[in-house]
Parts: sequence; structure tokens; C-alpha cells
Amino acid sequence: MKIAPSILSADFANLEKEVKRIEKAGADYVHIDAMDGVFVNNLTLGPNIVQAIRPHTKLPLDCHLMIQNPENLIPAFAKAGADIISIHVEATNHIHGAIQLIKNEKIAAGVVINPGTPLAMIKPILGDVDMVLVMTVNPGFGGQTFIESTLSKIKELKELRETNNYTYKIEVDGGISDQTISRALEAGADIFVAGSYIFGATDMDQAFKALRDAEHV
Ligand SMILES: O=C(CO)[C@@H](O)[C@H](O)COP(=O)(O)O
Ligand SMILES: [Fe+2]
Repeated sequence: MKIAPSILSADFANLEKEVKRIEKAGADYVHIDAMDGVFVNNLTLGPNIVQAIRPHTKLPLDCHLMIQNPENLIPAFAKAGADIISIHVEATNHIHGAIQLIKNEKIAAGVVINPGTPLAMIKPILGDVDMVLVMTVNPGFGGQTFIESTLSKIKELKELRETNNYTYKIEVDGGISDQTISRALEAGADIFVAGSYIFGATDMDQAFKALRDAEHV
């Protein structure tokens, strides 16, 4: 399994230190939540923060854009050093075109789907994406409760990948902890975003171990 700590729950006054801390603890990606105050009721990290973090880690920067009409900002995130850009299917009328814009930047392209959005909305583009991010909470904030009804979507995405020889990774985001990760893993997720569980832990190494233990039961 791959673990992508969300720096939304990090100490924003010490981001360099926080990124180095997760790298040392065994993170596979740095998950960066970009919120625009329109698509979601919160305002967070933009391309300038991605650019500021880039020299301080070798980890891939996994940028989750919670931005209405993300087309306008895709080039700026790519230029800032994003390795993966994921955009919400709910945030654009032109999801196919927006995914192509990301691919034009020669970086990995992901589509994100909210808990209340049917899988049918992204079926036509599943052959075009490198990653499908299944939101397991409603986007906007860290520290929310994992929504169990999202598990069926993860299972179906895994089946669709097998049947159609698609190559996307399945990422889950929201409410992931030592208590919930095993259900998402069993359903078929490959990459696990965790914010408050990792940054809220008194012992970060132990938090990583507890998440990875789900693979060994
Ligand atoms: O995209 C989001 C929230 O919208 C996430 O990436 C959160 O940052 C996850 O936080 P936890 O639920 O793990 O605390
Ligand atoms: Fe996220």
C-alpha cells in the first residue's frame, strides 16, 4: 500500500519541517489539498505553496484540486512542481478536456469523485486517467468521519479496472485511520491519504506502522 499524508493537517508555519518529517516516517507521496473557497467552503494551498515545498522533498507531490473550473490553474500547478494533479468531476463541465490539459503537462492525471456522485459520471474517462481518487468524506476539511457507503464505489472501480485492462490507481481520501483503512484496502484501494490521523499522532512512526499493519492481517 502507498500512504499519502495530507499536509492540510500539518503545521503551516513549518511546512519544510513537516514535509521532511513525513518523508522520514515513510510517506510515499505528499498530498496537497488546494481549496478555492468556491467549490468547497475552505481556502487553502495554491501553486506558490507547491513551489515552496518542491525543493525540500524527493517525494511525488500529489495535488488534489478542490477548485471550480480547474482548467485555469492546471498550468500553474504543473509549473510549480506537481507530479499528479487530480480534479473533481463535479467542478467542470468538460472533464475529458480538463484531463487532457493535465496530460499535456506530461504529469499524471487523476479524477476525483465525491461521496454523493454516481460512478457513472466518470465511466467514460476511466481509460484516460492515471488515478481515480474516491472521496470517503465530503471535501473541504480534515478530521471528518469516513463514509462507509463509498466502499461499493472502490470495489466497482477495481472490477472495472480488471475487466477493461485500465491502469489507474485507486486513491481514497478522508477519515482514514487505523480503524478504517482495512475496509478501504479490502475494497481495493491502492493509495491512502491520511491527514489528521498522521499529523495528530503523538508518535508519527507508530501511526504509519498502524496503517501499514492493515496489509498484514
Ligand atoms: O481532501 C481532503 C479534505 O477535503 C483531505 O485530503 C483531508 O485533508 C483528509 O483529512 P483526514 O480526513 O485524513 O483528516
Ligand atoms: Fe485531499
